[in-house]
Amino acid sequence: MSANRLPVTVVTGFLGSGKTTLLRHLLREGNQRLAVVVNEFGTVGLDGDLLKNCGLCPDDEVDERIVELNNGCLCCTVQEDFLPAMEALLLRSNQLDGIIIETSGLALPKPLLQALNWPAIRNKVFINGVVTLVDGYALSNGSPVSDLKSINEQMTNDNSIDHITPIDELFRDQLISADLVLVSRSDLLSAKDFLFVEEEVKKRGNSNANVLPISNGIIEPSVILGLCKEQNNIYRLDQNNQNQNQNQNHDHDHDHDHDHDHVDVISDHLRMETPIDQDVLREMFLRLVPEYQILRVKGKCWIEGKALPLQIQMVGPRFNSWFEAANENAWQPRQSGIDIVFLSLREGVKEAVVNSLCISTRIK
Ligand SMILES: Nc1nc2c(ncn2[C@@H]2O[C@H](COP(=O)(O)OP(=O)(O)OP(=O)(O)O)[C@@H](O)[C@H]2O)c(=O)[nH]1
Repeated sequence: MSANRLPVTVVTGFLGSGKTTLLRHLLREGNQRLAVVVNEFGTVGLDGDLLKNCGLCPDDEVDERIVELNNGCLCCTVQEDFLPAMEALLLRSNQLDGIIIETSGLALPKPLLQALNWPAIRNKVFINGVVTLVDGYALSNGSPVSDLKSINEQMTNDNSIDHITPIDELFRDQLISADLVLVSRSDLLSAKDFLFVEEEVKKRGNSNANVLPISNGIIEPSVILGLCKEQNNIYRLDQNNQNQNQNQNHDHDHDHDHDHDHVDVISDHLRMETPIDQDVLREMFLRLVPEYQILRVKGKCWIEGKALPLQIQMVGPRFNSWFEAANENAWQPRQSGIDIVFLSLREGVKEAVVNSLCISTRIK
């Protein structure tokens, strides 16, 4: 699939919510050439060092691929720091599969997302999704953060932050902007606690975003990074699922209460010749996301009368699409059709898509 735009994944969440732990896992297990932009302040250099030491890439590439922005809050220094750093990374975009931005929990997600729409970079990237880490243990005890005192101190003592936003409001913004919410420290939660946290997250944020438990940053990387490579990526995922199931069975022998800290992800693909209406397509996916807990969709649609296929990238409720040429050897329908891969938590996505497309064709 020749998606030339580079996927940019924003990882946000408060101090200690598990962002760096997740990133280390993605860098090690993601099997992608990733660059990371880390926003550090307070703990200068700490996260960057942790990432640099995780064996991600050859030593001579580390400094180019892990970019630390230490001059303050990312959303307050978009023009001076963030955009030049992104432009520099994009100069070598043909050597990368994606960029991850780890924001400080005090940064507001929206200005950052708007910055990705800046003319100098907007045609070179797309927002692959906003992933918000929530400290499940803290939230189950009634607070979005475990160490409220030190966060408040950081906020009032750091002159580089232009905005003073109460923690609850920042938390709400992080959740509203999220396409996927990961509840960290799920290893420390009972099933009942997790349900409480999930409900709380849905109540405060975007109720269509999926909420997944995560322990020590471990998650199938495609759920976060997308199905980046060609479609045979899904077979790797199937294999992982099998391993995961085996581990799960093994875990069950030991501990019946902790099966909520990992999830089974279903992957499948659909290739079909069918008339496609762009608006119907978008509506259909947005409807199916909460129904089938769809985590990701990636693929192409050929629409009658359009010279180029429509590239589709979805993470939870975020629907990205643009017209762009496909690989020469990519499958192509005679007239119009769809070719997608997807990840979900519930079975039946394929049948639901086929039904919806057939119904919309009949109605027309
Ligand atoms: N038990 C448990 N500990 C976790 C989990 N995720 C992260 N931790 C621990 O929590 C601490 C903070 O995790 P980080 O990944 O550094 O959190 P962060 O969001 O990057 O924090 P800052 O960089 O300070 O903003 C570390 O000691 C992690 O080992 C988890 O799922 N379970």
